[in-house]
Amino acid sequence: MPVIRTLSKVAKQVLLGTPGCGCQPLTVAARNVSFSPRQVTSDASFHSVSFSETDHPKVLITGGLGQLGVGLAKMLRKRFGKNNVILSDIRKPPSSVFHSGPFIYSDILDYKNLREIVVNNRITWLVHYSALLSAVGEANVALARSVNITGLHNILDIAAEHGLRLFVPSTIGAFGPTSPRNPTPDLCVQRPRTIYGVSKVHAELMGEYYHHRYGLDFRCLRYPGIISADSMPGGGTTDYAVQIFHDAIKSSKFQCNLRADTRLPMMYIDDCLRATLEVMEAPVDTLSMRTYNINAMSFNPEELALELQKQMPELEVTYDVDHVRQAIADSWPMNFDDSNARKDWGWKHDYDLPELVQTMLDIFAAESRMARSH
Ligand SMILES: NC(=O)C1=CN([C@@H]2O[C@H](COP(=O)(O)OP(=O)(O)OC[C@H]3O[C@@H](n4cnc5c(N)ncnc54)[C@H](O)[C@@H]3O)[C@@H](O)[C@H]2O)C=CC1
Ligand SMILES: CC(=O)[C@H](N)C(=O)O
Repeated sequence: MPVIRTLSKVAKQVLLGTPGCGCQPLTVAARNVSFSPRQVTSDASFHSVSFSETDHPKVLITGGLGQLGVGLAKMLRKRFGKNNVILSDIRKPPSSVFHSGPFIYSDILDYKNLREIVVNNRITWLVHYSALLSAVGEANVALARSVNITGLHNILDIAAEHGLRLFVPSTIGAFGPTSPRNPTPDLCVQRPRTIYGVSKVHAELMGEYYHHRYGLDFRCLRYPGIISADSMPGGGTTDYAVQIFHDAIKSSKFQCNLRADTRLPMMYIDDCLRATLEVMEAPVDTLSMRTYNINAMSFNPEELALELQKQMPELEVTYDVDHVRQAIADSWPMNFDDSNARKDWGWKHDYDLPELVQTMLDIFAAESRMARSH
């Protein structure tokens, strides 16, 4: 149901006395009144599960089979217990993932199915990872619009109706050519030129609106490009920084699709996932905002190649620029100002460029030793 139409109905459906969000004390008068953003049955409050009723949060991760979801599930399962974290996606999970903990099919465009999963599993935290990334989004704007915008509306409504704590990642891609690029602060002009960026600005604003309007416990981090060894990126502009490791190990040759001097903010996956857990666990009074930049390092392809060549002098890097990706990268931040995250909830990264490269190479070396021993 379109959100605007729903909201006008909602304005008439004030459910006095039903807490808007079971997770947090409400801080402004408007939030003491709960609105249901969709038309819901009169017993809908029955489904609201207060976080304090459970020992651990019960977490659902959407789009969980992408670059980030499996690692997040592993980390959250260690902390909250295997059965308290459900991975979901529309793709078929590899058997290692299927056997490592609960997995469920969920298409975020299917509102009823999502609601059923949340209710039947008494979900209290929702981590919304489903999305089409920047380069893939430009290749399929209609699908990106549907998944990244319509899908988000479903997620917001379900999270608000069921009193969930909701995490939605945003990205350096939520900024554009008219934003300050070096560094980019939390609050500045945001006029991205990709459907991905537009959908992420929309997500930031809608999440913050639902927070102020309905008391939704919305939390959002703008991730830099994420680098991981055991999961492949899903069609972004920063993918080169993962691909270079695979190609370096396989053939000692790498053809980069961005110019050598294209500087972008980047982060190792362990820092990204830890930041996600930290902001989800942050006491509400430490959050002066609901959307934060986080950062770790900033480099260009030439600098990454030089760091790799310290350990692999035989690595040859050539450049064959993809004009779509280059135009996107040229409109994105070069450096990210994450001082608010550091000040408010103590964000601190562990990995700079040398540690990142060493860690990635160590993981690949361990994998190849294991493969040889089998
Ligand atoms: N990987 C990165 O460098 C960054 C990622 N992010 C954000 O983090 C989140 C996760 O990113 P990745 O794991 O890298 O993305 P990915 O592209 O690797 O995975 C996205 C997943 O969403 C799933 N999906 C697509 N349509 C769906 C639908 N209708 N219903 C349910 N699932 C659907 C896909 O099957 C895929 O497994 C995304 O929202 C992305 O925007 C933000 C900044 C950087
Ligand atoms: C930075 C991102 O959001 C993503 N990796 C992309 O390049 O699209």
